[in-house]
Amino acid sequence: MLRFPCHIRNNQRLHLLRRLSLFSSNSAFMVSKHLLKTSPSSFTLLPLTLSPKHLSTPSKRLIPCLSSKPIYKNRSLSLRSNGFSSLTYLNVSAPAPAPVYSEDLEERPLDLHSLEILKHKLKKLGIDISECVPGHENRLMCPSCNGGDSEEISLSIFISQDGCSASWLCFRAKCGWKGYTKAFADGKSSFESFSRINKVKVKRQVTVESLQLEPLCNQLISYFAERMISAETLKRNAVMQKRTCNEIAIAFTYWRKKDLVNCKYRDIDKKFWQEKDTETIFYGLNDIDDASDIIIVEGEMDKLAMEEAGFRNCVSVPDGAPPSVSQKEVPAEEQDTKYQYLWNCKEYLNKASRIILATDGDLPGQALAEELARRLGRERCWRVRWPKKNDVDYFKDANEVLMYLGPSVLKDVIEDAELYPIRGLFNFRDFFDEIDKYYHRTLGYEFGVSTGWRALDDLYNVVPGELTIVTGVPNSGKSEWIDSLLCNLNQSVGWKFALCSMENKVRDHARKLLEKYVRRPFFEASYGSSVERMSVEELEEGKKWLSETFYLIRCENDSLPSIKWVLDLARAAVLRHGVRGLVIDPYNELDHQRPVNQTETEYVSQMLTMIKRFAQHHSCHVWFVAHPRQLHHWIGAPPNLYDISGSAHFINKCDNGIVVHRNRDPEAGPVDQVQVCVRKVRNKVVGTIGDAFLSYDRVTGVYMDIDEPQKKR
Ligand SMILES: Nc1ncnc2c1ncn2[C@@H]1O[C@H](COP(=O)(O)OP(=O)(O)OP(=O)(O)O)[C@@H](O)[C@H]1O
Repeated sequence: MLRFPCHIRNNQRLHLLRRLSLFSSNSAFMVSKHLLKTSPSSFTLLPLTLSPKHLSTPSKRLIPCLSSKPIYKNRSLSLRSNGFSSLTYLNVSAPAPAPVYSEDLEERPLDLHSLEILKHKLKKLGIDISECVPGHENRLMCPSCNGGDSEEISLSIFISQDGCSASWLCFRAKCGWKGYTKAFADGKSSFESFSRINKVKVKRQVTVESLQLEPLCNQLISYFAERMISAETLKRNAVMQKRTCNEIAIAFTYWRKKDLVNCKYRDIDKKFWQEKDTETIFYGLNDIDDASDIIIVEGEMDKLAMEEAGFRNCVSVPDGAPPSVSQKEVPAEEQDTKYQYLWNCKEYLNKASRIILATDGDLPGQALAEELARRLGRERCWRVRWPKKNDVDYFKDANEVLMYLGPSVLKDVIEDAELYPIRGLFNFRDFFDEIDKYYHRTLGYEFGVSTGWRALDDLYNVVPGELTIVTGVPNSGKSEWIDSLLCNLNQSVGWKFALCSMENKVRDHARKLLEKYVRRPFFEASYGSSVERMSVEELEEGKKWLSETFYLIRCENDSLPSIKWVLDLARAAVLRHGVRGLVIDPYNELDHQRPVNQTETEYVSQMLTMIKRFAQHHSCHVWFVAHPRQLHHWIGAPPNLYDISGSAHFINKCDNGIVVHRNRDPEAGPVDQVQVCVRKVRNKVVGTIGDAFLSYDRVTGVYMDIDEPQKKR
């Protein structure tokens, strides 16, 4: 049925009707679905092809060819005015009728003062007409329904050519908000407040008789039998039929106590429609009265299937599943239009201590389960796992399981329901896959990567995602040792690294790394002893290696980098270049501005948490160099990890703690000997505390096992 804005005068209506009847003969169904609603005050024009069934309900059968294309948010569309959606928009090939609003209105000049007042009035209703064009149909987001799940731009608004009045209508069947106002209306203007407009509509009372429902015929009983639903179950659930012309549709009756509340129809082609203006409630509501365990399914057939498996305490949602989980907060009860059935049935649900969500296994089914769980409370929800159909697919819903595997398997599925996951609350079971891979060592690096020095193999191995704090007195060789370690790791497992080494000039750092790689001094200088300096060819090869292996994080001005800045760039290096390790050297060269009320201890704790999160999230090992505080009475022994300046959190929070120390007293032992003190290893699988001794080759900066002869690359 077609409905016109009530402000259109009768002669205009007739004018419009003439044009529409012309138009409808060509394209009776090419109008938006909102135009199918009935209204006692409206003129009606029934397409001859409509059956009585179409009159009783906003049938989905009509909708596909009528529904408008989604229009995306924040677009105000000005469409040619023809009283309903523009022809261009609907892609109709029939000739466009002339504008339906009468000429005298169209010819009145725009009154800017009236338009301003109108704009102000409409703004109060949430309608912003600043971009609308008078004399045309405009589309806006409906402030009443916000375009529903699809966020369709569904409010059609027409502002008269003179800017003195506006009428609007939301095309969405579930909203249908309409109104009319004038800039200078008297006290009885049709201008209504938003809250009044949003008020709950009076629901239609229906009975079996008024809907002309009949007992199921044998043909339909056989249809259900094929789906393993017995006549007894059909009878108990008052499944009926309705005749419309030559068709018979299944009628699923929705009851609350003894009252018929709604009726949903399904034809043989699996098309659904339901009685309009009725209350939406769960299907099978009476069956969960006083039940402490409730099963919720996604369709009436599944509810009936559950009964065949022995579960009467089951209800079906009335409206199917949403395409995806909404990103928005759960709306307030009265605004939660799509899930009104939950609120309408809340006294039944409140009593339940366990709610099993047995929605379909597809994505909309899962989205429905999530939307239900969000509203019902995840803590009392359970979910089912539908059995496998073959190696790839799963059975979709209760009725499929009943048909193909039988009632006892369906019963098992429900009995094996598992707790609905709550974000942040886990069971080891959730990790069994990963635990198995860990056991079979298929995750990779379960024992860490060897440092390349035998002396350290039992003490320290490098695990992706861990944080190693490296300390030692100044000049002990911390940076040199880390660089040497990176070279070893690159050579053994091909890892790449991000370097944030604030104390090194780029060219110096390149020199040190190249010397380790080429194993020759960069210069011909005294430190090079008699070893020949690297050739130009070796330099070139080394440069290629440098550029393929390292990414530099450096502040291009003189400012100190903050830890967040460093980690953001490191993240980019992980994502863009696949780096597996990050060196931050040293802590005291970072910008440590902190809020006045934060202690250094709190600051260090927070900073280390950020670094660890980065490491874990990106499976990237982080070496973080921190200096010990000033040791006033230092007698040459390796410092302690608790001596690190700033906070005890360095040792508390790290996964591994290493002190690099070297002997500087020739009388106490060889001066090229370096002591790598492993002071903390959190993961016993990859190491333990203890000391390893390496020798340092001053010419190339390479560290070696003591008994190892000078290696050639
Ligand atoms: N075992 C060693 N024997 C002789 N010289 C060494 C030894 N280890 C490191 N060096 C030298 O000490 C200097 C400083 O090394 P490195 O920069 O690695 O020390 P560091 O502990 O990081 O120093 P800082 O704390 O000042 O940053 C380098 O010139 C390096 O060649």
